[in-house]
Amino acid sequence: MLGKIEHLGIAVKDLEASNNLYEKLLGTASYKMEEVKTENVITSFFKAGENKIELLAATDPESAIAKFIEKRGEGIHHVAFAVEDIKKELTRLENEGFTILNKEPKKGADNKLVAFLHPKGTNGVLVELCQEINE
Ligand SMILES: CC[C@H](C(=O)O)C(=O)SCCNC(=O)CCNC(=O)[C@H](O)C(C)(C)COP(=O)(O)OP(=O)(O)OC[C@H]1O[C@@H](n2cnc3c(N)ncnc32)[C@H](O)[C@@H]1OP(=O)(O)O
Ligand SMILES: [Co+2]
Repeated sequence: MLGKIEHLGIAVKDLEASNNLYEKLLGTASYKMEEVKTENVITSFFKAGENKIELLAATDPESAIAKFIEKRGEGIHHVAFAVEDIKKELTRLENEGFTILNKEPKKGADNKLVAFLHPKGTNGVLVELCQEINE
């Protein structure tokens, strides 16, 4: 089953400007910025109480974030859920009829293994699954 909301992904055009904006909004600075080359994104993470906000900026026009912003503008891009066993969850979700975008979990930001479900099968919400990578 899916656990807590691990983070809310927000697509932004200008990461520096959005870092400043979210620092003002949340009252705390980004605790980590990390490039994920496989996704052509740079991420910036903020803590908001128990929750995490992930700002994402594209590093390439082919990035999912660039395409999203081009089509829909800046805004909430995805909701990420924590899972204990991502492979087991992907099998469960596939059996439930959800469309898995990457059947093989991939390395995401913030020390996670991640996978995505197609938003067409989740009422228009891009869902990400995140499993903590234990060293
Ligand atoms: C992994 C690093 C980091 C982390 O947390 O660790 C990240 O979170 S990286 C986040 C960026 N990476 C991804 O989003 C990977 C998964 N995304 C995809 O594979 C694509 O973006 C996909 C398939 C969701 C959309 O692909 P594309 O934009 O090429 O297709 P369309 O534009 O034709 O979209 C199809 C359909 O889906 C709607 N759509 C697209 N993006 C979203 C979204 N974020 N939320 C909701 N809906 C979305 C789009 O509007 C189209 O619908 P339609 O009604 O046909 O307009
Ligand atoms: Co994410």
